[in-house]
Amino acid sequence: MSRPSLEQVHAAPKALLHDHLDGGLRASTVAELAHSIGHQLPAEGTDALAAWFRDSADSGSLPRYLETFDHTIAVMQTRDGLFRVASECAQDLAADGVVYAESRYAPEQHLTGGLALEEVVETVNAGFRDGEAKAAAAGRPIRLTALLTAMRHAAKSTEIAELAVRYRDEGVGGFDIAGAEAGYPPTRHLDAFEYLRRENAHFTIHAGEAFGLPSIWEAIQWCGADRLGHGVRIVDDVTVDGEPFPTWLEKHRDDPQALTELDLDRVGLGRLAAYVRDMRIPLEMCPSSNLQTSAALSIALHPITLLARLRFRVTLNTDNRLMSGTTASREASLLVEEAGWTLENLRWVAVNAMKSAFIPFDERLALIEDVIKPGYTAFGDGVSGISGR
Ligand SMILES: O=c1[nH]cnc2c1ncn2[C@H]1C[C@H](O)[C@@H](CO)O1
Ligand SMILES: [Zn+2]
Repeated sequence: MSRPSLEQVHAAPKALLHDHLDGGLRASTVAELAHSIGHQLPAEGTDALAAWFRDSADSGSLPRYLETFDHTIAVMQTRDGLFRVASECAQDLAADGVVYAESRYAPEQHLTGGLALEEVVETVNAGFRDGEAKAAAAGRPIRLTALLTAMRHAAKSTEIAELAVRYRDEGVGGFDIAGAEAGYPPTRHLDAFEYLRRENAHFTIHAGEAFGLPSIWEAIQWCGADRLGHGVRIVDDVTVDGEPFPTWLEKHRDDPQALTELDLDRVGLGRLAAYVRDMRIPLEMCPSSNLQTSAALSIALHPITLLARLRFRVTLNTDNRLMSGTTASREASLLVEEAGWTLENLRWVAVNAMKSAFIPFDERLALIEDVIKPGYTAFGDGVSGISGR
């Protein structure tokens, strides 16, 4: 099968599990909202502002990448700001061919304008419903689910977990922790995770992005995470001919075909990597974001291609569309152009995402059978691609 065109990638139904609401604003909206509240921005004009977010996030370190959020969070402190950002998020994703998305944000970061946590959640939900209605009217239906994040350096995780449970029948699918990873292990928030498990609630944990295997191990074996945010450093527990994968990759950093051509019989999995694959723990992978924080070398050599070939439960996500200057279609196109991905691979990650989503099983199945599969069938059969085992 020939390489899918940009138009096909754009038209193909896509599903996102990892997209930050406060990392996906339109630059023009940041500028307008900042002007209306008198917030000083680091750049003037929409293009310059978009470039500032991208360049500043290109820092090579997660903590510095996260500093850029000060300016998006600043304009999301009022009902008007939150509603507009949430509505536009739904509309922008839908226009890009996303049919299902879980959008996350940290309610505790939106209180400086005097809103209560509940008001933040209800306003964002109202914005999502407005955006969904507008997208449907425009002929691009989408379903949005909110995930409530607690910041890992702060001490509000149990309160936010309770909030997620309180709103679980009103548009909130689950819980997450985010923020700087090194120095803030997930077990710091064990109380919140134990509470969520007792409540039969869902949660994901940012782990294995800026810190390696101990973070992933704690997230899964101590905290009981349903999914891993990024999880890219699970490859630290993978070997090639007995050599650690990162060392092997470093030696092949000038060979863009290294991952697509690697003979899988040479690859070994350690206990943790085998557990993640065997238990079908979903990996919410975000290639462009990982390049900006130095969690990966390049798109061609991003571990997502090896993990997909090994049939881990891989999903493809955007993380922060504004900071990475990206979209779901762009992430997919990059893998098509630079790592040999095909429509078959894109269908597979979309189905994986729906299998792993935090909405009820019957609703996930309906989206797979009624929306995603027919959307790819329209392109014809015989799709092949990076091959697995
Ligand atoms: O990739 C990320 N890793 C850790 N934290 C992140 C990442 N992207 C965004 N965040 C943080 C910054 C946001 O303010 C917060 C809630 O969306 O989550
Ligand atoms: Zn993230």
